[in-house]
Amino acid sequence: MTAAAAIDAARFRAVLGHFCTGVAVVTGHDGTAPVGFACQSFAALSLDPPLVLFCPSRNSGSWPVIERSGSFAVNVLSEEQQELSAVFGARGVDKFASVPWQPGPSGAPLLDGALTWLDCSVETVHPAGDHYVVIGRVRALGAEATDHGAPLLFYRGQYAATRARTELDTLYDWPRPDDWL
Ligand SMILES: Cc1cc2nc3c(=O)[nH]c(=O)nc-3n(C[C@H](O)[C@H](O)[C@H](O)COP(=O)(O)OP(=O)(O)OC[C@H]3O[C@@H](n4cnc5c(N)ncnc54)[C@H](O)[C@@H]3O)c2cc1C
Ligand SMILES: NC(=O)c1ccc[n+]([C@@H]2O[C@H](COP(=O)([O-])OP(=O)(O)OC[C@H]3O[C@@H](n4cnc5c(N)ncnc54)[C@H](O)[C@@H]3O)[C@@H](O)[C@H]2O)c1
Repeated sequence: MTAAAAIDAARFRAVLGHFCTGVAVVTGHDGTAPVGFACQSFAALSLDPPLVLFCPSRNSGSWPVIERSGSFAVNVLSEEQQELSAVFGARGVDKFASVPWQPGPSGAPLLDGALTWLDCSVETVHPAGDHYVVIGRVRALGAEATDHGAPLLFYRGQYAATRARTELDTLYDWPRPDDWL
């Protein structure tokens, strides 16, 4: 038995589901049609230079379009956008029929109602198992402060915004300037 075979896929998902994250929609546009998919695997990577990462599946239909265009946007979803996340997390639907959007600086779609956004160029791409690790250089940033409310959260395969909201409220005043080490 290989090490990979020893890790049951359902258990992998059940265990990894405990790592609560926000939800982003990563979008792109190659001049033909907009593409995008719901994405948990987004993270800040480096401040100098400013880099972020996300991990698209090898089966992703959006990724080849984004790679070809050389740019992408990251739309950070609010708790009001749970249905939008489901649409962008599903295959075989016209995802952009359900949300107004405008092109960002690179042309990648910025979705109305998102908490904030980043516009990035594709810096490097690393194959990793059944996904790619895509590193992007941040070229432009959206709003620092938002009036679109609380973030959409994904926890154990479910959206967790409402339950987590009150717990998050206690953190809204953090960090204060002296909290950073
Ligand atoms: C909370 C959450 C987090 C996730 N995190 C990740 C993650 O980190 N990494 C990851 O790889 N996946 C993740 N997924 C899964 C991912 O969002 C879905 O698998 C998604 O459907 C992949 O979309 P795609 O655009 O890459 O491919 P596809 O859904 O195959 O779409 C291909 C393209 O065809 C277009 N298209 C298809 N049918 C039509 C139609 N009828 N009309 C018009 N256009 C059409 C689509 O808009 C898209 O542009 C996550 C899902 C959820 C819910
Ligand atoms: N990183 C990803 O590719 C990723 C992340 C979350 C959800 N999804 C996909 O979105 C759909 C809806 O998810 P769900 O509600 O059934 O949640 P789920 O119960 O499948 O997800 C629980 C956790 O497992 C991990 N996970 C799930 N699928 C993965 C994959 N293909 N590769 C790497 N990690 C994965 C993630 O950490 C996720 O939070 C499923 O098809 C799922 O595979 C993919």
